[in-house]
Amino acid sequence: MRHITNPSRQTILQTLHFIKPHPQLRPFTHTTRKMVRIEDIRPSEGADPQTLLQDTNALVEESGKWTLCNGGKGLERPFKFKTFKATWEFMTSIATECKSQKHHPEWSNVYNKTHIRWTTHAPEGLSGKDTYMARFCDEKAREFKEVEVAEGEGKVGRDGIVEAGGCCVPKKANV
Ligand SMILES: C[C@H](O)[C@H](O)[C@H]1CNC2=NC(N)=NC(=O)C2=N1
Repeated sequence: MRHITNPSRQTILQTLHFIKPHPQLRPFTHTTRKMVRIEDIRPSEGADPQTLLQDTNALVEESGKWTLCNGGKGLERPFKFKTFKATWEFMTSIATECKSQKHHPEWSNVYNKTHIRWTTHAPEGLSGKDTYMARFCDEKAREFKEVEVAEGEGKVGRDGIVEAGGCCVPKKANV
């Protein structure tokens, strides 16, 4: 009898490479992959994990723009506006709500981009204030007419500051 061995990891990956999913099934696969599970989040003490999971999923899946960070203790996303003034005014409107909520963001700004992260410092973890403020940011961003952040744009550098992009490159060469 022929000895049957388990296929190697490489063989499995090569086989999977040739199995192309039916085009109509692709969006489905995508949605499943992004879904946040209870073990992905690190609730702050006193937060209700189920409510937190539902609200986080609404931000990560439905809005599609927020991502979990800090090992499930935070939510972050980049924002972009037409001008520096619009960006600053958006940030001011967030700061006003922060005063009422007694909750502050971890954020940076360069020209027309701001990167916002919500996490609770004490007790450390993800809390209802973070999901509330993330949703608040989405609403305000719509009000201040946010513009699309292109793929690969709006990342945070090693210095913790949102990348500048080509903000100060002259549009026309001075001749
Ligand atoms: C006393 C005051 O409410 C606390 O220091 C608040 C202020 N803002 C805060 N903001 C954030 N992100 N985390 C906190 O734990 C926190 N604590």
